[in-house]
Amino acid sequence: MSSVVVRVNCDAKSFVGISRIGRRERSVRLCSKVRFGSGGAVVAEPSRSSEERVYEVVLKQAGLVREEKRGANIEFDFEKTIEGDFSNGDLLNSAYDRCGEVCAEYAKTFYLGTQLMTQERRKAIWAIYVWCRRTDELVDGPNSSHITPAALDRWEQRLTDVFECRPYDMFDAALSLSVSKYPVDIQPFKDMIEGMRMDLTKSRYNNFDELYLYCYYVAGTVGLMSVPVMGIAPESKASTESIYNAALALGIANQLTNILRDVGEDARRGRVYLPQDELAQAGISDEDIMRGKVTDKWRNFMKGQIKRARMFFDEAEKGVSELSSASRWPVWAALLLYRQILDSIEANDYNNFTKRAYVGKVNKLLSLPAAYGVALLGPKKLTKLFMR
Ligand SMILES: CC(C)=CCC/C(C)=C/CC/C(C)=C/CC/C(C)=C/COP(=O)(O)OP(=O)(O)O
Repeated sequence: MSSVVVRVNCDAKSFVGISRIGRRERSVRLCSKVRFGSGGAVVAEPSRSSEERVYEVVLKQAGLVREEKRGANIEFDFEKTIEGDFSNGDLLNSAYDRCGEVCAEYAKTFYLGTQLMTQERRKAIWAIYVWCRRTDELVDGPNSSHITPAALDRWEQRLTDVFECRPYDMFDAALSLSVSKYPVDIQPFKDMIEGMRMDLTKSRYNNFDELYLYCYYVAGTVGLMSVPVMGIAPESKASTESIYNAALALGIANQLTNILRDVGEDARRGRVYLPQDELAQAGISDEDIMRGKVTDKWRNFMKGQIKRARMFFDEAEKGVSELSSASRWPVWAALLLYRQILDSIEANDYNNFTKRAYVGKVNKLLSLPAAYGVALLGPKKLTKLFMR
């Protein structure tokens, strides 16, 4: 039986100098594996290289949070510098307001949830959201056909400038200020740009390992960027690494779900974000996907893929209750809503070629109080309450 590692339980200190220890030693330390149940056709294991690559970022980010080490710019009056550059502090406020508007437009539920956070956290989350959205738009937006690797290099240089307090525009300025206030590392941001580079050149994924790395780049990174801002509950006894692993898992789960929902749409753009080896094992060819016929082979294949995505959601759930209380609701809401897309694919009898899986208005509305309940009481207490 194969396995997917989505969680690692080990003491970060023992990982100081990860690059100096041997591969075998590392694989012993990367310990807790989530295994797939019997009969599952899917399964593959992210290779050590992908997993370690991601894990190093997790550790670094977790280490920053633990040490409460802040960004590079806190030694001087950053707010004044930015305001000085833009001559007027109101501009910065309107930049944050605009970030909020963009978030409200594209991620309504999440935006609603951010209203519970402190103002400073909320603003930082919006600024991060807008940067991710702009990054994504480079390869997915209206001008995407003109995007070259050189343009992505320039975007990365601009990111470095943001982290070094040389913002280019007001959205950048908002992000500059926010990343100076929270222990956010630049690496997940750089990795997201790397994901966009990958998307420019790659349209097939040989195995789950390659897909996992892609999902980390484009979505797992969001989890890592968010936790330092959302904050960990002071009463939490969980290790910082385990919380980061949960955040990473949520990003991966969301992206896998997104991929499964959009199979038809992506195929029409010539892309297949599914592990080629697993497709071959299931007897499904590229042409089958382009043709878009729902067969029993396809249904079985999809069952396995959905099962895998759900396991990442399960892994993510373990970490939500460890976040600071005001940050739990938006995360639960997003998690419950996104997870339902998988149910909807099932309800569509696995036709993700021509039918778009979505969560209906009623379910959306019901998810909000449900998320609030889980955030308040925790998943176990809430289940007990309803089971009585
Ligand atoms: C679980 C813990 C401890 C923390 C939470 C950490 C967070 C906030 C993780 C969330 C990660 C996240 C939101 C990743 C983005 C994933 C994704 C696939 C977004 C899709 O965005 P769009 O493309 O706008 O989606 P739609 O196509 O559905 O509109």
